[in-house]
Amino acid sequence: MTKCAALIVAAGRGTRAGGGVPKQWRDLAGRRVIDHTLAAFAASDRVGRICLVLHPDDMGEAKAFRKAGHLVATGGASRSGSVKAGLDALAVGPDGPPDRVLIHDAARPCVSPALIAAVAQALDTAQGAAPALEVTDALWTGAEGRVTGTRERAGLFRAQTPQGFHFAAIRAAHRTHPAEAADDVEVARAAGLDVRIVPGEERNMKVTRPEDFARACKLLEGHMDIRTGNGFDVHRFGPGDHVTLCGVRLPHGRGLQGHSDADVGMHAVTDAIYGALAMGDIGQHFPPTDPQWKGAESHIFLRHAVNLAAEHGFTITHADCTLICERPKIGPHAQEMRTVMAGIMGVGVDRISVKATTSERLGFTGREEGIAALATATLVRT
Ligand SMILES: Nc1ccn([C@@H]2O[C@H](COP(=O)(O)OP(=O)(O)OP(=O)(O)O)[C@@H](O)[C@H]2O)c(=O)n1
Ligand SMILES: C[C@](O)(CO)[C@H](O)COP(=O)(O)O
Repeated sequence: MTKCAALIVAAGRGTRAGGGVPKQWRDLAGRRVIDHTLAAFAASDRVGRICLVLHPDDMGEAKAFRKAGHLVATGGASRSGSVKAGLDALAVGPDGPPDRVLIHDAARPCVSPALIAAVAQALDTAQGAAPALEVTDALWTGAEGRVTGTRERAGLFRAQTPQGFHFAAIRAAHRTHPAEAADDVEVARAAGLDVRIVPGEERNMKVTRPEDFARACKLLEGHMDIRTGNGFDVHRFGPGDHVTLCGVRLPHGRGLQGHSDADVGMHAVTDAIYGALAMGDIGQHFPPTDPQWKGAESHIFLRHAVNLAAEHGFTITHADCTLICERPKIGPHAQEMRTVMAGIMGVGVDRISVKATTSERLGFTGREEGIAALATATLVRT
């Protein structure tokens, strides 16, 4: 099976969508528009290298995409200019020019794996392939709020992306195309390439106007795998001069005992993520019998759970941790704890909660024999 490179153009300004921020960076069902689009291509076994084309003002986002192994190019003033920049970047990428390329709008975040595969497969026997839907409504011309005529709709299609081509041919076509073009099919046809129509999908809409966000959100949520996991942990007090809770070291008259740094809060959050994935628990991944984890800092465990979630296509959208202890007082440190855990988890601080309660001096936490923590985590895969 020949793999295709994916070229995702995201350098537009989204003026029709409004909202203050270009649409590809706006939140849609718990993730940015561009992240939905990228995830769809990253999950396809027909796709190899991925190149994202960003606006010069958005290059601050490039680092994270490059870290994830993707190419990033700087876009042009028009969609065609951005496609050209992406094709040039792919041509000199670390693997050399790809055989085939699927060119897609970042603004089509609901693209399905089946459609990506259908376009890629069509390239086995076609010079170009792109999805489209037959026009089913009557077509009018109009001016000043009045209908001025009707048009024949037979043979008319609504074009979608991804538009797939053999790489060298579409790069040459874009290089020599004299003017702007609505899409890559127009450029390909002007160069004499034959383009096959693949049945498009209604769900593969382009987010263009403000009202499109609600529709795209519904479509994505219908396909969402939303998981909630819980975690619970206890560590007993022993000799020591500090405790580490949710990644923050707090001076204390006693320390928490454990094989690792005994960060009971971070352990509960880590277990909540494993729970949402239904992939065991911290003891299974980091056995206490293994000497290499003696005294280990708990961010190692949390990072492992976070990476496991990402490997399985999940985004962590929220975590909530409750620490149960009489002392130390958590309130003054909760913000720092949230910041530390959000940093490790790669999510906004507004998605991480840390709070505390006493047990009214009842039970082992009330007698200050130890600290307990419970946590929930919510994970989403679209
Ligand atoms: N100079 C440009 C213009 C558009 N695009 C990308 O082309 C796709 C389709 O374009 P469109 O929906 O028109 O996006 P915008 O140009 O951002 O929207 P608008 O025309 O409303 O400003 C989008 O993913 C957009 O980011 C691009 O990469 N570079
Ligand atoms: C390429 C495209 O998505 C095909 O429908 C579309 O032409 C790009 O969007 P625009 O609104 O025309 O810029």
